[in-house]
Amino acid sequence: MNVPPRPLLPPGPYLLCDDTVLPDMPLVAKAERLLAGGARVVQLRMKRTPIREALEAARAVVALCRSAGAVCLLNDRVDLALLSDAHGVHVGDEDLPARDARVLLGPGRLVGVTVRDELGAREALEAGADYVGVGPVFGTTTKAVPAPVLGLEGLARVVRGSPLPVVGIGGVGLSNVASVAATGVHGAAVVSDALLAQDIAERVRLLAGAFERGRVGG
Ligand SMILES: Cc1ncc(COP(=O)(O)OP(=O)(O)O)c(N)n1
Ligand SMILES: Cc1nc(C(=O)O)sc1CCOP(=O)(O)O
Ligand SMILES: [Mg+2]
Repeated sequence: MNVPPRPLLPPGPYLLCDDTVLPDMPLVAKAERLLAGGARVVQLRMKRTPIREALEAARAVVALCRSAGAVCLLNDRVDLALLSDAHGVHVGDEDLPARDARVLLGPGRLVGVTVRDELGAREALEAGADYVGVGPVFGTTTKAVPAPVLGLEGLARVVRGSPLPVVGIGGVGLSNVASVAATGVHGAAVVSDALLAQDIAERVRLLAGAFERGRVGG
């Protein structure tokens, strides 16, 4: 039987459609704005949404992303990813282990894993991950992260030692995304800087331009 090829994770800004930041705006409205700005990767992060509403949101956001040609990943929830036909998941220490997420998702979907250093990135590869989320790059108020801030030097060190593409996360925004890109990361994950902008779509466009200018060799 032919297995459909696993989607590739597009490089550049990686936008989170999150229910903890700007909680009064529906997730679908956030996704529409992110996609209107040209987002190519959207992670749906639902920490407060009741499960049935979360499934409905996942189906709607995945459909929007697919129509726009964007990759959609579900934060934490392998079950929702499968039910909504998402492109994959992003899991961390409090979620299913990456190896088990891979078993459930099969070879045709993406698995991203949060790690804190190069050793974590090597373990993620062994577990079947496609990319690693590495942070916190800078201080963030979006989440209390149980790990020290890496800074650009720390991020660059992980990028050099990681066998998997690295997505930097934590405090990334328009003021620093070019310097994050210059470390050689594959992607830069952004939550509050995009969702709290006056014009979310325009912010996504600006983030993409700044990432491109900062890229190594770009
Ligand atoms: C791209 C990316 N990197 C890291 C994280 C953090 O995931 P996790 O550690 O599971 O924490 P929560 O997001 O679940 O609070 C991420 N979501 N995305
Ligand atoms: C969800 C998350 N995980 C992080 C990690 O370092 O693992 S930092 C973070 C929040 C990032 O939000 P913002 O872009 O608003 O700073
Ligand atoms: Mg998680």
